Amino acid sequence: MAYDALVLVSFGGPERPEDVLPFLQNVTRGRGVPPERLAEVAEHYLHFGGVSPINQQCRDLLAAIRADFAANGVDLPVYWGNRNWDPMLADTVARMRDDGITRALAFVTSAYGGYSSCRQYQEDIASARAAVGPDAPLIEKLRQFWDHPGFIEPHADAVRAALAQFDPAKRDSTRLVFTAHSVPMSAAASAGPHGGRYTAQLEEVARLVHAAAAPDLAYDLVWQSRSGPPQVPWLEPDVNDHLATLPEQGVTSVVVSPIGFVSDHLEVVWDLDTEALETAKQLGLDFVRAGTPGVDPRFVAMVRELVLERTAPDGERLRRRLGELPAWDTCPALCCVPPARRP
Ligand SMILES: CC1=C(CCC(=O)O)c2cc3nc(cc4[nH]c(cc5[nH]c(cc1n2)c(C)c5CCC(=O)O)c(CCC(=O)O)c4C)C(CCC(=O)O)=C3C
Ligand SMILES: [Fe+2]
Repeated sequence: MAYDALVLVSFGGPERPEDVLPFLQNVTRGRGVPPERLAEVAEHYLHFGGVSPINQQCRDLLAAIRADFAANGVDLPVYWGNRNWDPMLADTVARMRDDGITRALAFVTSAYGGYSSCRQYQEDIASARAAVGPDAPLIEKLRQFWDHPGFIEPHADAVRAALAQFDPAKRDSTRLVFTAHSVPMSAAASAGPHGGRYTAQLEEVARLVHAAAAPDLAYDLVWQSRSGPPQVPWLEPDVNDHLATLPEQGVTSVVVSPIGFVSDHLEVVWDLDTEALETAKQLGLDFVRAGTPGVDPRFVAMVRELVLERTAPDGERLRRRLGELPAWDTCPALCCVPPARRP
């Protein structure tokens, strides 16, 4: 194999109350997020003792990938580095260099295209390598995996399991609500080489999960966790505003499925399990939040499959895709460039 390591690249999160503000400053540096919004989000983290669940979820995924690699004869060490908090990616890349790694693949914990989901992680990799210097290993990102069965199937099973919690008599008045992180409309417009790729991929995943899990139900795709200054337009409707429109349509019960995410991190356990649940209660809607892939064995195996489709002699044959949107290994140069930075 032409590669000598895999590195898991993720968002990062604080694990002590005193790290919450410095973490939020890392996330929002230069991005015009108002101080009121930061204070509000700090409260969400402090509600959980200042501990974001995301780092432990990465440790669990790391352990599962290592076990899966060992069981399937993939002889690659697996590293982990974050965009915003320890272990920071630049420190990890320095350690990889010290260990003699020269050419690694990167698995990023986001399935989609778009600036925050894809390009920014590639910029993180480039700046970590630049910080380490000329002997930093080469690092190539694995493809976006929104359409891989190892991502779609765990989401679909989670929706089925959530639906099973409702009274079957209410099936006809149950709505499936898929959510993903909102982004500025300008970022949505410039996602992918021709624009619109983040929303198009989410529409495709919503369609695939709906078809696999509950084709008899109506479904919607809405947005959550809006940030940024109020005058900047972001994707809408927000999940809470959307829930408020459902009772008048005769809906009694909702399954909320966060297809935008791979694990139950803070945007899920606060924005959905706390805020959206409260909204649903006030509206008198039955509410169950469907799970995320986490360390589902199919999701863990997907990481190995993404490595093998890229590296095996017959790799092309190994590509498993359920969608119809185009996929590629290496993004074109002007993919997901923020409008302000387009040449
Ligand atoms: C598309 C997208 C994903 C999905 C792709 C992926 O998974 O990467 C994602 C994931 C996440 N976002 C997260 C946390 C935060 N995101 C923020 C702010 C922002 N997110 C944005 C977009 C996204 N974010 C954007 C455009 C901003 C505005 C600032 C900027 O332009 O960058 C802020 C600042 C405060 C605020 O919310 O205003 C926080 C704290 C966590 C960690 C949760 C935990 O700790 O468990 C995760 C996984
Ligand atoms: Fe975010």
